[in-house]
Amino acid sequence: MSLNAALLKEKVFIGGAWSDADSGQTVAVTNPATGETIGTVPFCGRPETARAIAAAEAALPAWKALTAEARANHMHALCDAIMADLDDLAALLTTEMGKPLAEAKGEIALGVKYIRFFAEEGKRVYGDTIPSPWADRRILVTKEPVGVVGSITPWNFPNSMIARKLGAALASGCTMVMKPAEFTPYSALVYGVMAEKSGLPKGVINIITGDAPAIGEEMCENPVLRKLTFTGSTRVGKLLAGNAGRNMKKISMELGGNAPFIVFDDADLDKAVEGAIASKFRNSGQTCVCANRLYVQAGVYDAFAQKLKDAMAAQLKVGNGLEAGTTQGPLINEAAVEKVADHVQDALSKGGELITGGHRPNGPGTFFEPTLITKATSDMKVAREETFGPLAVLFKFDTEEEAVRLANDTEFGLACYFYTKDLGRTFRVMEQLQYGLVGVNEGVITTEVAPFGGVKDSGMGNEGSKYGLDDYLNVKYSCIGGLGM
Ligand SMILES: NC(=O)C1=CN([C@@H]2O[C@H](COP(=O)(O)OP(=O)(O)OC[C@H]3O[C@@H](n4cnc5c(N)ncnc54)[C@H](OP(=O)(O)O)[C@@H]3O)[C@@H](O)[C@H]2O)C=CC1
Ligand SMILES: O=C(O)CCCC(=O)O
Repeated sequence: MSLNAALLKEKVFIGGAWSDADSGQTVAVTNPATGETIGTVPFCGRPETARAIAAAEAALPAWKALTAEARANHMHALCDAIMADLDDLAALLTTEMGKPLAEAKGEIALGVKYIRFFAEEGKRVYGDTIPSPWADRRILVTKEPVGVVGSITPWNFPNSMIARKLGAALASGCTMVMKPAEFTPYSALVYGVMAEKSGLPKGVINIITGDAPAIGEEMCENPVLRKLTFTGSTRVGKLLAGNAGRNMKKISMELGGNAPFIVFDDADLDKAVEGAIASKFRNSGQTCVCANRLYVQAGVYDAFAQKLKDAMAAQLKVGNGLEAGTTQGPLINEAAVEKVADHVQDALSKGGELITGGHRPNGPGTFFEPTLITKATSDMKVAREETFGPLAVLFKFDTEEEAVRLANDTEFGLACYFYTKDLGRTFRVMEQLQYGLVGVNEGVITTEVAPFGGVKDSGMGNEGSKYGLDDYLNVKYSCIGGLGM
């Protein structure tokens, strides 16, 4: 499948113009399914980032002065432009990231839903009047855009991770500088193409690629930038939060997870297997909400393992994401394959039993077989670290209390899942799990209308939903006196 050349932008987008890095340096982008180079993008640093921030600052007054409805109209036009090129955009996303074409289309459509949701939600940024303790004064609370926003996003959802930040920022009246991941820059740069096509004012969106630490430093230290929103690893999130915090920026951090997936004896096993397949294996296990530790109660352990094995054999097909029927594309790079292989070897060396998979297939591309291991124990690496790959490990437990304790025994707190038909247990367990997102009898719960965010080392802040606007708004209190009363 050939790519639409008009969408493959090999330049950065600053103030509505396309440019190279000052140094002329570039970095190559690779197709993980074939190992072939797709193209290059500029390797920019602090000066280009500073110019992008200045462009966003220049665009800010006019953008925030628009009515919410006028901003919404621009945002819907941006979405219309994206949807008009959906097939080509999905092919580009699959080519640089690897996920199956159907998932790529689904991701882009979800990104559009985020932007459209926020476009409308921006019309509902209500203020407040507070009963005044002074007879001659009135108290008004209004909300204002924080200003120029910087976003740093990962490769696993190269479109929708941007969309849910961009939607909230634009709807709030902020302008933005975005830095996508090195592995998937093209799905971000197309936002520049779509901004041009849809007539978005210049400078409202700016996109920069290159030296991540340098770009991050400029975003954290440039006084014009007032908010940093990041999705990615906890290690980098902590680094950026520290630097941004020292410079008193608002921050949102959506970081790693280590999601437990609990199956109780009274669960609908077929539904639990369906949820496990979706939660564990979509995007080849590379979502921050993917099930990482599957805890299965002793009474249904063997039956669940057998059903999951059968479902994996029947439903999962490894291949190039552009080929029809593929459900499991390549992992993002060699390091990702090595991490899964390491978790598999570690589990097997500590008594795990390999039920299916476990290997890297021969041939080009960074693929790994969907893998199932039983007899997992808490001393295995997979119990503590997010595998971020297609490895399902089954731990056995006996009591509800034990399941909750094991599930909470991690520094992470993003997503968790459990399956039960017991209403009392539903509420007991839901309330005890220390996570930001809970799936009860459901393995996929992401939607633009609900808040998305973690606790503990999984970060802070919420994206999506009405709560997603809060991080992009400052609350202003005005006390109005001199009323002659
Ligand atoms: N919450 C989530 O959705 C995600 C979680 N992860 C977790 O993180 C692990 C590692 O993935 P990885 O992609 O390396 O995640 P990173 O946190 O390294 O990358 C995420 C983004 O941060 C950028 N970045 C990296 N270092 C810095 C820095 N010093 N300053 C500013 N920006 C920086 C990256 O840029 P560049 O690509 O140019 O290096 C990328 O845009 C995964 O295996 C997974 O466990 C990863 C991705 C998403
Ligand atoms: O990993 C994320 O942050 C996005 C998850 C999207 C999904 O649930 O598919």
